[in-house]
Amino acid sequence: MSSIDSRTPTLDRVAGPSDLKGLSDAELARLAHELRRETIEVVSRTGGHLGSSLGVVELTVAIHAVFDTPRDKLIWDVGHQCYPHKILTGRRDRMGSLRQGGGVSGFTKRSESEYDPFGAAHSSTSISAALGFAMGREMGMPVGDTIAVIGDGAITAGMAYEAMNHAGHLGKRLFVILNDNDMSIAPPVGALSKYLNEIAAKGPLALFKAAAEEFENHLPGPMRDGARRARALVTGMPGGGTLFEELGFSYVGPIDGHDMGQVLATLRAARARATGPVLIHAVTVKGKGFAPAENSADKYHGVSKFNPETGEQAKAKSNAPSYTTVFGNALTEEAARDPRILAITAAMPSGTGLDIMARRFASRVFDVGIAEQHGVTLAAGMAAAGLKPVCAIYSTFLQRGYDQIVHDVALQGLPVRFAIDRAGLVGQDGATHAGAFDIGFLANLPGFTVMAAGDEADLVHMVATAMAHDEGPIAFRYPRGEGMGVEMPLRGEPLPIGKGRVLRVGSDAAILSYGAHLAEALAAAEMLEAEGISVTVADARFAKPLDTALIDLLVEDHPVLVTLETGATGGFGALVLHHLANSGGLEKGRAIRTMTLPDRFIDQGSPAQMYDWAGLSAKDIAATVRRATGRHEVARPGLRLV
Ligand SMILES: Cc1ncc(C[n+]2csc(CCOP(=O)(O)OP(=O)(O)O)c2C)c(N)n1
Ligand SMILES: CC(=O)[C@@H](O)[C@H](O)COP(=O)(O)O
Ligand SMILES: [Mg+2]
Repeated sequence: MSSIDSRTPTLDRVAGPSDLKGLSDAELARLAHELRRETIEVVSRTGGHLGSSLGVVELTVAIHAVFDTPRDKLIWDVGHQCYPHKILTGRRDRMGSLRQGGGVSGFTKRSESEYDPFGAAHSSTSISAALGFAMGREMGMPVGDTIAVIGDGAITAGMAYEAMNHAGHLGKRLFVILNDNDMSIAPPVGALSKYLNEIAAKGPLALFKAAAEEFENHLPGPMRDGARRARALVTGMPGGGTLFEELGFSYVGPIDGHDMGQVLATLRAARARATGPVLIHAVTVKGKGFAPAENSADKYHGVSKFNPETGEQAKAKSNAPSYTTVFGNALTEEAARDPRILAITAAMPSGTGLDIMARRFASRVFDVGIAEQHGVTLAAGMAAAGLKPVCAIYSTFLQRGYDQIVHDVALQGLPVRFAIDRAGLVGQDGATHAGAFDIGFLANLPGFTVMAAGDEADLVHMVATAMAHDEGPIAFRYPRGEGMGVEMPLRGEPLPIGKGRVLRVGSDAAILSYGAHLAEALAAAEMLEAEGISVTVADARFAKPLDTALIDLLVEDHPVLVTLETGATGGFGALVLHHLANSGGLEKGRAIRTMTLPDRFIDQGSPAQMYDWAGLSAKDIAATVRRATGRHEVARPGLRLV
């Protein structure tokens, strides 16, 4: 685009961060304005995490202008706010493919750019990673400064404090920018959030442990006064200072994260003077500069495509309720019947559907912040006290709480209920958010009952099953997105533990499906039927305890058995094989195949695309059955039989 008629003349002059070095402060402010506009335009066409990106536009420009990336390592926590950073770091032309198959990732990603020194998407890792880079620098590696940008939501996680505890102790030069927009995905909760609000309300206050270095003399006017006030305050205050000071950081702030002058001056001063770890507290607005975002309750955290003038988002046509909504409603019904039922979310009330229960039983739903580990052990404590806690956590984030699941729940045989949303491939968030591992990591735990919903009606029954099950921990998984449109039960009925169901009967092969790919199994059976291959389709419902009687029957009655799951190897299929190996079932001369996610991470795309790449679409299932039966490829005009 020519810079004469362009709406983004300053941005057009920037091919990479080095071009920012030649811009005046006024030009940098103009650049931020254009970058914001460009971010809105891009996301209006692709959808994505808009609000967080708009909140860090000035910070992004200032960091790249003041620091020397990529030698200096800039690490975005979660990485969902990195779109302006991607635009400035050589990916502008490809932003139209953001979060699409084969396109630019919605998060920072090492393989994508040297300006993404550390990949992210799960929160609260940035300070640890930045400290690791700082240690690399100390050991002579080609690393300059390290800068972690972490949100007020992400800094609620224990990992952030583990990292600050260590960094404060080591005292190495390291920059942490706390991007405090007083929002997580939902409004933030907890004592820490209140504490940050209190500091922010105090106005400019630069409190530098490195005051001896005359740090404040290098700060912008209001900050300098604040620093002096702060020092005067501290001398009369035993121990004095912010929580961050107590952890060994120099604290600067709060600064206005949208005032380019203030941000630039603060970063320049910090870069010039800091000797140890520094935390810069920037107060920002999520969705800044786009009225529909600023005015909406969720600040446009994650949006579909939208009209850039009005902010109106495209609505996908829906044929059935989402699994999340079905879960939220079913749990609320159960909660109405049993006052001992409590629910826990780790900062995802709407994503998990617990907002539905919270509307009716606010005092029985707990948002613990981004603290999956605490959430799991909290539930264990509640269960030990005789309550019925439900941990509603996405499959991918439950990985954070694994030792807690093993040590605090399974080992102690406590009846915690795990509602595992986003099972399987999730689409545009890509590999970081895939729910790939939960079947394997839960079903190998003694005493756990592990279920997967074949459709949304089954999910209602699984909620009832879990609530009725007091004998030990129990989990049920279900995917992102809408259900199959099946008839819904009026009320959930507890299922017989460890029993599957048969949905259609054939004779040439059996597909034993675990979870919501049941529809694909049925579609594959239809395709095969049309070719004269008659297929039984069964829904295992349980990975643990396995329905061994059903498995034995399927093996007895069919020359071919194919297991199917939307999880990694080492899950349901492995458990079926384990059973058959030990019961002699493998010696019956049957062809047995396991269909799982492949042993590689699958990048973002539509869920259908991703399952296609994973080899788990209906046509892949049909092909697997066909090959196992020895009927090979179906003849089509122009295609040789193979
Ligand atoms: C371990 C983990 N749990 C949950 C999430 C989901 N999640 C993504 S962003 C986010 C909120 C982050 O808030 P904040 O750090 O304040 O950033 P903001 O969106 O406000 O810019 C949450 C809960 C996650 N990415 N990782
Ligand atoms: C960045 C992040 O982790 C969340 O915002 C996530 O993208 C939400 O995913 P869902 O849209 O599936 O709730
Ligand atoms: Mg925030």
